[in-house]
Amino acid sequence: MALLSRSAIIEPLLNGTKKALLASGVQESNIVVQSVPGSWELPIACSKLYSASQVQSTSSSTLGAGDLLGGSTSDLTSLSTTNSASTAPFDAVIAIGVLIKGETMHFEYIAESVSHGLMRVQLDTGVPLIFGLLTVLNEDQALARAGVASGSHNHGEDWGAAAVELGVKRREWAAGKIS
Ligand SMILES: Nc1c(NC[C@H](O)[C@H](O)[C@H](O)CO)[nH]c(=O)[nH]c1=O
Ligand SMILES: CC(=O)[C@@H](O)COP(=O)(O)O
Repeated sequence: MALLSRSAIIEPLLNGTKKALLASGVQESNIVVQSVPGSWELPIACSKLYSASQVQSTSSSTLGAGDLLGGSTSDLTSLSTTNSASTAPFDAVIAIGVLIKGETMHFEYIAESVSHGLMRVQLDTGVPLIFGLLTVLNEDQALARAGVASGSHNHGEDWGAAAVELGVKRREWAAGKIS
């Protein structure tokens, strides 16, 4: 079991993800971060959290400044500049975790189940669910993907960008727009 310094990996990944979201014009107030005990809990957390955003949306009488993408469709330069948080359902969900192989089959079972679980949540809800789950053989591999190792790339930045791209595309597709 390798539960050592998961926060040393998750925190940089989360920061990289947020950096990309903000760089795309997403308002900070529309980025919701929730934590779970481990990667095993990611599918149910993503599922229930997305449901919560839908409940919040239908039970709210006032629409916020916009959703995750600030009310934009494809033009991210026209984002609202107000700081109030949206009550609209989430445009995208990003599941971030790291599984580090230990001595037993634990890693294989969790990696396989969580991957399938996240895909199921994505297709069942119809909301883009970005796969930010590192499945690595050792901590060094994780650090090299979290942008912590010298000269390495932070994969969180890719996940943030993917969330915005799919969030925008999903809206367009929902409106029958195929560009
Ligand atoms: N070994 C790793 C875990 N294990 C914990 C499980 O995800 C789960 O929280 C527990 O079994 C209770 O249901 N989680 C990780 O995220 N990464 C690991 O490497
Ligand atoms: C179920 C467990 O937490 C444990 O058996 C996992 O062990 P390992 O990570 O060494 O495979």
